[in-house]
Amino acid sequence: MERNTSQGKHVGVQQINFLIPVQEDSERPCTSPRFPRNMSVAAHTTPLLSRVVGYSVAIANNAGRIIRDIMKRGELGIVEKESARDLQTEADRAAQRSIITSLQKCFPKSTIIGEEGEDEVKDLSGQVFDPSSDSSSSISSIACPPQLTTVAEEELVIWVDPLDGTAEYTQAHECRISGHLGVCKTLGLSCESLLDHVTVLIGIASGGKAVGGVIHQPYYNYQNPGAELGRTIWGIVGGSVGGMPIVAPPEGKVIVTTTRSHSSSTVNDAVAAVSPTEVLRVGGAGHKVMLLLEGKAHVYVFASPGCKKWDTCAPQAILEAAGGILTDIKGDPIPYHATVAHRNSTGVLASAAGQDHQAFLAKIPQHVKDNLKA
Ligand SMILES: Nc1ncnc2c1ncn2[C@@H]1O[C@H](COP(=O)(O)O)[C@@H](OP(=O)(O)O)[C@H]1O
Ligand SMILES: [Mg+2]
Ligand SMILES: [Mg+2]
Ligand SMILES: [Mg+2]
Repeated sequence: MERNTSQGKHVGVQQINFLIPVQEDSERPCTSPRFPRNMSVAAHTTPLLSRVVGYSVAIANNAGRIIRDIMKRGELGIVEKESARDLQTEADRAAQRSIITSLQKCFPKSTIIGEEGEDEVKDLSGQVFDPSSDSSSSISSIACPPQLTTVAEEELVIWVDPLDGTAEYTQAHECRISGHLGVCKTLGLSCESLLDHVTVLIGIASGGKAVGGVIHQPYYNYQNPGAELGRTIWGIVGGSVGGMPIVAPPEGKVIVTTTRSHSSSTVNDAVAAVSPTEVLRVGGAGHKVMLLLEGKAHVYVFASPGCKKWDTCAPQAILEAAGGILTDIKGDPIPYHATVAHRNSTGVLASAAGQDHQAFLAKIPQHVKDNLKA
């Protein structure tokens, strides 16, 4: 379950020991003398958390390229994990390899926990991505509040979901290989609109709290042929948010977003209880929180033990940085310590900035809350 390097450690979901040699500082791409080349000359004077978020932007962008390349090649290498509703593809594996090895080189004293199994991360040759080669972020613009400026590298727990929305990723692929052009006959959607549900999530926790995060959406802009694909949203709680405009959802409506591929009667009871005017059933925890950020939904309701810490850490940090709230379905905070259970067994409830989170919580039926045990 747990892999220790000489300083940091990486925890995965499978119990396989494996070691990555920790490189000397001079060999680490993010601390080499030429770094930061494009990001910001202020990197070494800016707070560690801003640097972790900034490098995570570049590392997530690179993971997005890996995800698109694998879909383009068309060999998804799908395996079932705990059930037929819990899949892993070569894109999940390759993106995780790249993200974890790159983060580990930059921040070897932090704990890094990835969704996918460590046996899939054995071959590390050529996996390290140098974040200084990505000129899209400026670390100096990532504001960190005073209380987080002294956080040390060894205190950080980094939760990595290399591909959130795997169900939608695999369904989009099936739709493509069945030769459905435009709207897929089986799904009633275009393959590309399903790929829009896919995100890469890198969440940073300190003291058991989600404090920073990055959500990269690799297929954003798919409607505009020729335009550059992808966008990356980042945030630090109490600091700043960037990568997309934050928009308030419309007044006089209650637009609820929830799962499209992991429903249950409890999930549906909770959605109905908040009296939605509209329900958006979409894939991915990252994508659903983006709907809250861009004013397309008021609340994300998921009364199920299906989500894990890597699904919620990054979205929670960005949402809270933007003024929203994410808790479990009972209103309790979700803890993100290195030793915490990975499963969010008491569900997820997230509301956009300016919404009455307590009022939504009060509407969740008691039998739904009782069904979800810690
Ligand atoms: N019943 C379940 N079993 C397994 N994973 C679940 C699940 N319910 C939710 N999840 C996970 O939670 C994330 C969001 O789910 P959803 O899209 O249904 O809202 C997905 O992450 P991954 O795609 O990274 O695995 C999904 O796998
Ligand atoms: Mg998964
Ligand atoms: Mg996920
Ligand atoms: Mg995933």
